[in-house]
Amino acid sequence: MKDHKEKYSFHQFTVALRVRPINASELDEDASIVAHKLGEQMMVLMDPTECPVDLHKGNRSREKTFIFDVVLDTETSQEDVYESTTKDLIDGVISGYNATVFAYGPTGVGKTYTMLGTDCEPGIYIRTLNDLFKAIEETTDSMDYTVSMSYLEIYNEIVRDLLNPSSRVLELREDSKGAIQITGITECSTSNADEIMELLRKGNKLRTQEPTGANKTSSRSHAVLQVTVRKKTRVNNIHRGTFSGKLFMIDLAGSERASQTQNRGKRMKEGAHINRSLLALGNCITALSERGGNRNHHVNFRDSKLTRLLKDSLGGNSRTVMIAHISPASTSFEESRATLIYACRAKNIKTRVKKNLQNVSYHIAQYTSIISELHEEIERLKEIVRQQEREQKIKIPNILNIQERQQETGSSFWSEEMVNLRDQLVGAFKEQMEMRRSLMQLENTNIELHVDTSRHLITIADWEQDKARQDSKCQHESKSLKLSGEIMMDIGDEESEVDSPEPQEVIVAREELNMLLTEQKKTAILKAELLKRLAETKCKASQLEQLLPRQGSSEDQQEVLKLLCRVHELEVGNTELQAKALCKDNLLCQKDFVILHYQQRRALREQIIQEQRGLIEEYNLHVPSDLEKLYQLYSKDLEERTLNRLQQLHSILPSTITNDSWSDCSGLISERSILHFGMEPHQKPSSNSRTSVSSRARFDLPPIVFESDSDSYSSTSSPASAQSRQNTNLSPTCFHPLKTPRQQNLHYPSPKEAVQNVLSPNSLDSEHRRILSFPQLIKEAEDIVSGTKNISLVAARRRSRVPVPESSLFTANTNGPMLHHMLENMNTKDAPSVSLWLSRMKKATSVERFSPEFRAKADFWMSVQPKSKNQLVDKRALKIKYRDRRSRSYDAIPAEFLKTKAQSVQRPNADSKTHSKATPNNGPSETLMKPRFSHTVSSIITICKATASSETEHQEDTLQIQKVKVTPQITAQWDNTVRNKILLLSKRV
Ligand SMILES: Nc1ncnc2c1ncn2[C@@H]1O[C@H](COP(=O)(O)OP(=O)(O)OP(=O)(O)O)[C@@H](O)[C@H]1O
Repeated sequence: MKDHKEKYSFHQFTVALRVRPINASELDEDASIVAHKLGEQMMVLMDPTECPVDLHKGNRSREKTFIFDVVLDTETSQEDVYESTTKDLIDGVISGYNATVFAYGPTGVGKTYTMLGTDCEPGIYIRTLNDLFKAIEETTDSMDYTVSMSYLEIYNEIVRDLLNPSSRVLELREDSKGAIQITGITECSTSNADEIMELLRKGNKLRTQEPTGANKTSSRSHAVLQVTVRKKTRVNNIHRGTFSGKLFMIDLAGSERASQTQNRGKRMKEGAHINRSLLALGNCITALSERGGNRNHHVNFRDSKLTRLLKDSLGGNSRTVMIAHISPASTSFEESRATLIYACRAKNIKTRVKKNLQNVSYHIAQYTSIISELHEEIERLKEIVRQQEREQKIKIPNILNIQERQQETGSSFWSEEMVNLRDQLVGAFKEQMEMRRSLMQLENTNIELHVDTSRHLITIADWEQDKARQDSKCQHESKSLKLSGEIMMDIGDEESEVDSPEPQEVIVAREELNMLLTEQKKTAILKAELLKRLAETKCKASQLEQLLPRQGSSEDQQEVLKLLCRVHELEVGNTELQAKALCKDNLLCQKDFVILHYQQRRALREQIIQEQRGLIEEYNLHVPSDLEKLYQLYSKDLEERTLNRLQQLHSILPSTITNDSWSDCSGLISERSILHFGMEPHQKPSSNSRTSVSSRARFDLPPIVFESDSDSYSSTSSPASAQSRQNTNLSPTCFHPLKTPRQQNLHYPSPKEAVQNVLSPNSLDSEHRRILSFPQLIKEAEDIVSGTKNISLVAARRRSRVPVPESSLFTANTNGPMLHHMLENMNTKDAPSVSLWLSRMKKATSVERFSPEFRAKADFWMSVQPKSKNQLVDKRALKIKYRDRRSRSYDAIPAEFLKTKAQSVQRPNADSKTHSKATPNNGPSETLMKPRFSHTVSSIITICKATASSETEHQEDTLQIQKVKVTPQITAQWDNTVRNKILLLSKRV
């Protein structure tokens, strides 16, 4: 939580108001001034229709006072406007924060004047850029800066590149972190303010501006100038990071009334688009101002390109300044009033800003992959050239002679036919590259859509899980009440059936999911088309390549053309590399998302533990000693910040990841993104909505596993079973960063295996050591791993606390009279319970330790298995116990495991059979769940027996089996007593 606070800081949306001087046309209309500035922050807007002496109307006065962060009136200079609104943002942008300043208001009120200004009175754009470069120059000794800019306009809902008018229509895409990206936009890198000004002037000439009835120089589009500043420290070390801050400066088109502008045809259509997008902006401002601190409150940014583009500026990671503009004229009262109301609402918006830092390790991983692939390619090409040379030497001793001969015959070096062929070839390659780039973008979009989909699916799945848990809890409670005879009239049934309404967050997730799925279908169609075209072009290119050597009139000509092909092949290869890097980028982002999710969950768990601890301390509740020990270990672990160190370790790992690991992972992602969401009809989508994220998380995240149950209670198991455990459970199936799971022939580890892996100090295999490459890191990882193992050991003991005394009972006195006494007193009704209990006993110790007499008795009881109603009692007790165990706070077992556990619990007969027939030494074929099941059964039996005879309720941890004298009478009483006791126990625990 602390990290979270340090990472983000909340920032209030700053709202400034500028009032332009009344203009000639307004004066011509006999307009009066209705907007008056009062003090530094107050603006009074008087209703022009209001008569000062009309008292009745006065009661309904629309005169209103508005307060803003700063109010700039007609006297305020351009310099003052800049200084009071934008200047402060510059330092933040240089330090890696995003910032936005935008001009808002109706048409002709001075938005372009504020942002762009005139040659004599430059506006915010130019002043900001000047100051930005000045600030950069001051720190260039210690820092490396790169400044780039892009300039676009949104005209009639179409995004156009103002720096490259010939480019196609630009698309807005959301990246995996939810930030908006403009695909294909020209980003010009500049080193000084003059260059950037030149670009700006060039862009402004292309901006759509037309005279209207309201403004001679009306902007018909929203213009967005984006300046990105990347800063790197000059010190070279692993912690070196790149800060990138983005500054958006936006001049919006103004809202307009058709009557005021007298627009017709094209102008009217433009006006409609402008109004629609501004309406969407107004809606977003309203929704954002209403949501306050609740970040789950839905805000629809998708209504227009403008709001999508402004998503981060309005409610995300940006310091934002809105400069609202109004005219002071009475003729513009309605527009001014509406603008002031929206501007006032915007004051309630809070953005959450954080520094944009990209760690150097991330870049290293990117570049190493590119460089190593390029090296390979160069080596391959060199080999081809060498081979060609060898062939040439054999065939033609002297190329020069041929050339001379050619010149003698008067044939030109490049015949027309050859030039044609070469052009066709180059064209085919260019086409191929273009298609690959488009495919790459599509793939990127696909991944983004996939990530978004996963995010929404998780939201829905979380809610459904919670709901299911609540429902089953209600059902269990009502069943338990019925069982214990404490049925209260008509209670519960109705309550449990009451459906809780879906929260807004889930409704939004469902809506967005539908949209995303439609988009995925679209991209799938596009991708299929593109792939088909690409295959055709590839085929064409290879045919041309085949043709070339035969067409060539001389060997050197052929060679040159072959090299030309190779150069283009390299370019194609390069594009592929870019695509892979892009996939890698997305994979990391996705991984971050999974980690974030886990961190949130961890924070929640820690909060629960702390609060429960608080309750224990407050009410001085009794805590069993082993639970107390566990808590102490947990606190120690917290103090040592083990998890944080693991996270640090994790953050270093990407820097050492080489390219190989990603080339196939990218395929994995794209393939999955296709498979999971119905892009390939022959592949069925995952039934579990969370599969994609969770399964990836299973091999991406450091594996975490607990110990084998059998280990925790059986120290004398056979070598065969030990071998089996080693084979099945103890061998680490860690994620191999250099290979994909498929290459490694790995199966996705089950949660149990996953947990086991990390807890084993052996889990750091040689590959990990090589990757960690720093000795202290290996040491640290081992320390952490063994430290965590201690917790698991205690946890395992905690789980098997009942069998331990049983086992020691045998060890201490194998042929003790107590055991014989117990066996003597058993009734056939007890057979199932006793046989289970005995099989459990046998597992807890070596059979050889039993006396032959005891073994004979035990075998007899094991063979007696009538299906008595006591089995049902056990079954019920099991279910309750199972639920009871789950409800404990130390239940850190993953959901899938619990599911398996629940399934095994639902098959008590099958399991009990297995146990009754099982060899004393827990055989290697026995599943991992069975010992746990038998353990649960025996624990339940022991507790049942003990509670039936014990007077005190708080002694279940120290129960002595000697106290139990099982008689038919007691057995008969079990049905009622056991149920009641278990209920009491489950409530207390
Ligand atoms: N503060 C000011 N001082 C002097 N002149 C101003 C001021 N504000 C605006 N003007 C003048 O008003 C006219 C309209 O301004 P401008 O084009 O900037 O409006 P706009 O809000 O951008 O309009 P649109 O939304 O139609 O593009 C221009 O001629 C501009 O020079």
